[in-house]
Amino acid sequence: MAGSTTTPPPPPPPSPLHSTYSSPFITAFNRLFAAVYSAAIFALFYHHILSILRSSSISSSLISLALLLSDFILAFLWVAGQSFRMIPVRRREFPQKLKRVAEDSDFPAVDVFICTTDPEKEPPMSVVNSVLSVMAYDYPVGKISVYISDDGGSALTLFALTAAAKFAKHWLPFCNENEVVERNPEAFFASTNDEFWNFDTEKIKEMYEEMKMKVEDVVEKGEVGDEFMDGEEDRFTFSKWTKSFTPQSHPTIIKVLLESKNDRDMMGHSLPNLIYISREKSKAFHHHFKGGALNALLRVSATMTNAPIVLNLDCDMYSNDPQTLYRALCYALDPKLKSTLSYIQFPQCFKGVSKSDIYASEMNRTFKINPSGMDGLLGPDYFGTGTFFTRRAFFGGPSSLESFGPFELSPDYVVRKPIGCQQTLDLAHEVAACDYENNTKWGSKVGIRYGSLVEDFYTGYCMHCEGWRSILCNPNRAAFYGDVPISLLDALNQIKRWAVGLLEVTFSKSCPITYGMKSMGLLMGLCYAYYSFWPLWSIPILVYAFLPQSALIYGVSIFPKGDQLVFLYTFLFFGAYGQDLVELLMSGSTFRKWWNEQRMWMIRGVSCHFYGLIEFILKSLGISSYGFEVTSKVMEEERTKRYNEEKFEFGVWTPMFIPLAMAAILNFGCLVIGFMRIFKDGWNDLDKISMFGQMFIAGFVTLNCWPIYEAMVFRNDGGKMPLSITFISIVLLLGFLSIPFLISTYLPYLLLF
Ligand SMILES: O=c1ccn([C@@H]2O[C@H](COP(=O)(O)OP(=O)(O)O[C@H]3O[C@H](CO)[C@@H](O)[C@H](O)[C@H]3O)[C@@H](O)[C@H]2O)c(=O)[nH]1
Ligand SMILES: [Mn+2]
Repeated sequence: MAGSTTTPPPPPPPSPLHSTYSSPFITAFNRLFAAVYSAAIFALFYHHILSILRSSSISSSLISLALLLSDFILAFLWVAGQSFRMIPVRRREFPQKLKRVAEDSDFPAVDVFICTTDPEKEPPMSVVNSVLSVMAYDYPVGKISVYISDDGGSALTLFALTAAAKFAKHWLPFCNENEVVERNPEAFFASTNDEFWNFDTEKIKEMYEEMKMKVEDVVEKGEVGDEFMDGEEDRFTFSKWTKSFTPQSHPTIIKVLLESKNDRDMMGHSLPNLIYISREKSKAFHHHFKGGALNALLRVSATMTNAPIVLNLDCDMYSNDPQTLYRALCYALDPKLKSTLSYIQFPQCFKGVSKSDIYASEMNRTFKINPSGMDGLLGPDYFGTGTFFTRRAFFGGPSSLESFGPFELSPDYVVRKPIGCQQTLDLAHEVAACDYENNTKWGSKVGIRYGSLVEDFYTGYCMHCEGWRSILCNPNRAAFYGDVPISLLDALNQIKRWAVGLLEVTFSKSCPITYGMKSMGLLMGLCYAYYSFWPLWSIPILVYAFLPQSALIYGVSIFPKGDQLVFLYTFLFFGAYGQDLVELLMSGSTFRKWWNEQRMWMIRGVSCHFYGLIEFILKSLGISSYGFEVTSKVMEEERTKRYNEEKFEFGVWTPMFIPLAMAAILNFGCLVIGFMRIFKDGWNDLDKISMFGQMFIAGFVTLNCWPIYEAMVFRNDGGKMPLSITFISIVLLLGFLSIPFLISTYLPYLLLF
């Protein structure tokens, strides 16, 4: 066989576990549009400057300056927002291929961190459901450990988890045998059609209901009564809740509820580890809210399992897809990504959003569209939940491991002792102590970073600056579902907290437009700047909600003069709005959702972004302080009903509603006065074009404010606007409107003296 010198074909390359796609058409269009729009912005500033130079009085130059400042902020945010549009990418991953290239034994262990704080705002049953849903992941069981951090130090939460541990012994084998996809029991029983139910399903449902009743009973009573304790061990555990025990001051409690090595389910299979942790709290030490909780979890889990992959979830986020771990591994195990991959972020998706999302809580732009833009650069920001980290990323940049603390906490340490043994527990207690972090790098160079109320945003940002990359994984079937705030005040408070946190990043020494751009490049720096400057939206929104209207009432035209300006303003307004609308529609949103979202931007501008800005300034001046106000996840019946009917919930007293009500009344009033003027004396000597512009803005705002008028005048349910808010707003508005009058009347007299 002399001719058989042909070499055998090379083995096929290992099939890629994921692919990336970027539409050349969209990218090209975005860039072209950005160029044209930028030219329009320049033209506008040219006119602004001309009109400042030409202004004849102090008041008219002040007005021109206010408009210039507002448009400058809008332009800056617009420019920053373009960075998301330069190279948006979409990814797909192929988990079925993973099992071809790797064996069960090759898969890394995963530590799941779930944070909860307040059994009143975060019902323990909902925590239980989240916990069960991740315990039931499709994954080699012994490799999953679920750690729950309870910052509320609540016996109720621990009790609920004790019950969950027992129920898991039935639930996990049930899911496996019946190939259940919905592994959150509550969601499963709510969504499964009874006709497919078999005897097993009936039985497990009964068990679930029984557990739920017991837990809710205990939660309602507010304490774990003796009748609910299962023997001496429980009695010993719950005896730690002594009289002096409060959420703000108590010793560490660590309870291993399930240990993979020892515990078995009903079928004799092993179970994931399940560990409850309430770190030590003392009024003498700052606990750094969720960031502090996560860092304590990082250390405690290091002493027990130290898995190389860490999944971080908020307590309301449950797993909606048992394959998610495999999806994440398609990236985490990719040898090309491995050395610089810090985290894989899944979008936040929500259950129970009203039909057209009145409070714009879905935030498709924040959780899907923009992150896919960042993914074409260095990767999405960290959303605080639904995130798979490589543990190594918490300990310094990809090529510079930070030195810190004992070797047992380092990402390379391999745990050999059982998690329940005394030695391990002693160490775990030590690292969960409230003073453990003193004089260490925790919170500054290591772990979740402190110093911002949006610890997630800030930590992801620091990681990117250190040279890490992240990945957005956005599968068709949502990987996780969470709750949205169902009252306007909750929605605003959440954004107010973010506003304060974002400003803390902006005005720190690691500001995205200086330090950030230097470390990550122009586009990534701009992406982060876009968010960190978010609260500044309030300035142009306040100016445009009050200035043109008040001026119109006084018969003053404010916009720069010139016929071309009509085209310019029209293009700038409809161009930005149009692009926003098209992008949202392409992401699967609807026109109504878009309308509601742009309305919420205006509402936030005059309420939570504005108050966030003020709170931040007060805090910086040392006048006040603020904390992490947890968003309520309770679905109160009346409110849920109104939310689902898409009626705004104004029925509480909060100062945040005052500027909102003032703007609503002013714009309506301005519209009425404007029309009266036209009918009485035509456009008269006023500058027609500017007046038309001012009327247009007032009309647009009025249209947006419809739910506010309804809540002030027509509604009678619990969500109507408190009369006192309407009253105060009218008084303040009259005061505000009389300022120019008072000045022009009395200033000459004052000057005489
Ligand atoms: O002192 C605290 C305060 C909060 N949490 C937990 O943090 C999570 C997020 O709190 P939530 O009130 O739900 O805040 P949201 O505004 O809904 O959360 C978004 O914004 C936060 C930053 O402000 C991020 O931490 C979250 O991951 C992100 O989903 C919850 O699980 C809480 O239990 C703690 O563990 N300790
Ligand atoms: Mn939340």
